[in-house]
Amino acid sequence: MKLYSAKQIYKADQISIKKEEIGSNELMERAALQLFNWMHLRMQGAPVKIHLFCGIGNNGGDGIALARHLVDHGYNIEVYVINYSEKRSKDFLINLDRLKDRKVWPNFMNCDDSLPEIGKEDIIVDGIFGIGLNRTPDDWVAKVIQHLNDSQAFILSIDIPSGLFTDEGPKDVNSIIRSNFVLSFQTPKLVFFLPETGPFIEQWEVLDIGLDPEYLKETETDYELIGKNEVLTLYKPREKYGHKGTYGHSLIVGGSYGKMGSVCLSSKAALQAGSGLVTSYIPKIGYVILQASLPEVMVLTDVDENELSNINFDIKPNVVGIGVGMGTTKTTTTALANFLKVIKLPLVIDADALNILSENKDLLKSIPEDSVLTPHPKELERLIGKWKDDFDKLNKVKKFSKKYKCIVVIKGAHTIIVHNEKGYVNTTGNPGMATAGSGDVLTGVITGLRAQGYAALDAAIFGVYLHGRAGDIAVESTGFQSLTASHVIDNLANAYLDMFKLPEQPVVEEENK
Ligand SMILES: NC(=O)C1=CN([C@@H]2O[C@H](COP(=O)(O)OP(=O)(O)OC[C@H]3O[C@@H](n4cnc5c(N)ncnc54)[C@H](OP(=O)(O)O)[C@@H]3O)[C@@H](O)[C@H]2O)[C@@H](O)CC1
Ligand SMILES: [K+]
Repeated sequence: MKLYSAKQIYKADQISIKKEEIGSNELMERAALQLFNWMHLRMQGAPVKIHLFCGIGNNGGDGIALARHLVDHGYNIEVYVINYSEKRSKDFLINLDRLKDRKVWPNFMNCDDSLPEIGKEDIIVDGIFGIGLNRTPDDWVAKVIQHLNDSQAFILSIDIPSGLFTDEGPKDVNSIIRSNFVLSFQTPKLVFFLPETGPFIEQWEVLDIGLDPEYLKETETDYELIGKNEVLTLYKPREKYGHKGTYGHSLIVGGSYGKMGSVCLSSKAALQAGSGLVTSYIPKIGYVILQASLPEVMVLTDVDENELSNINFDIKPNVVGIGVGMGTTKTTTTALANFLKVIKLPLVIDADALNILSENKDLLKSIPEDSVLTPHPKELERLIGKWKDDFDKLNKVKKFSKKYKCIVVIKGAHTIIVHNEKGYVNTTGNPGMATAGSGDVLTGVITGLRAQGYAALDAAIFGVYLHGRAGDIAVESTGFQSLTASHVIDNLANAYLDMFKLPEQPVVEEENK
């Protein structure tokens, strides 16, 4: 699913109005009706108090139009207009008049007005600012927003939580609504998924207001949301006459004294992801551990007992996953540097290999083209330096990806895969996966997919999705706290199977004949 920018949404809005030969207020009416239907379906006329807080632009106009539908259906409403500017939009005014026709008089709130009382059991509709926010709200508006946040009432935001910018980072977190539910028009917004702004949104849903499908289809976006539909197009079915050689050979390089488990996890994950063959390359100390734990995996050992000192092999893998558990000693740093000088194969680079690269930035230029790097936030910071906000981070990673011709997987609650100018936002995974070895499993999955012939970007996108989905299936039986990396591996099979499951259909009772 594409994530459109505010500029693109406004353009879609203009094109739709022109093509359909409708007025902008008709589009607002569509939006308001969608909002109303959503609420009405769930509330079924319940007498609970609904406070609608509206700005003076089109987001406020949506709120005012929604208020009219609510009052027409007998809901118990109170409307407030936050007068933060003199420039009321045309459609806001049209809808204000329509509301007044019903004898509903909003409370116009200015900077000195006292704040209304809101009960815990009430509902707040947040229509103060939409995607038109272009500067930090004034202090008194921030105070109103804080008052709503503090009320403990359920907050339903129209389009986007008020105070959140659509395409840039927040400047003042005190002026942002904490939404329980956002009804977002036509597209979710990128900020719903970023670490700094995501916490302002508990749940979201898209309302289709019928913006021009042709424009939406043709328009390229900087970000895409990755769900089942997107990965199904990447999936490579197995051929009947394929053999284990058809599905590639993964080499997992890593490990050091006391950290062999990470290599076991990565190697097993590569197998479970479908790699035809898997070999682990480890210091001698891990030989028995690997052989005893993973009978399907072949093992090659370094000349050194406890650490990698010379990464040298005479097999022909298709891809190398490198870095897990390997430490950052001087000997291993030299081994990695020498390896990068000669290796031409695509790499999946993780953990200590990333830390070594961060400490020795001149090695970055030796990374083979189309390699996949999988840093967690701290590793990323070591690689690209500190960032001002999430948007600054994304721009820095885009530059990095272009410069070193690689794919960067920014791990997080919503992992984002960056390739050149574009980002792919994952939707699977859960907080239980913030656990030891989870990253090692991801490295193995991406390596295993790469071995099977998935292009680097596809392997990264599909791998991140599968890994998260496996975690989501696992957590249903383990709970967040007890989820381990091994559970994720054990559920990779279920994650594959789940891709082809149809969504559950509601049970329809047969009518009595
Ligand atoms: N496009 C679509 O598909 C459809 C969109 N619809 C709805 O329209 C919404 C966008 O509406 P919008 O453009 O009128 O902007 P909105 O967010 O209401 O802000 C109002 C104005 O406030 C101003 N302003 C900004 N920051 C400020 C600040 N800190 N403090 C004070 N003032 C500030 C700024 O004007 P300025 O003062 O800069 O001239 C801005 O224009 C969208 O979210 C959706 O709900 C639907 O109706 C149907 C179809
Ligand atoms: K809003």
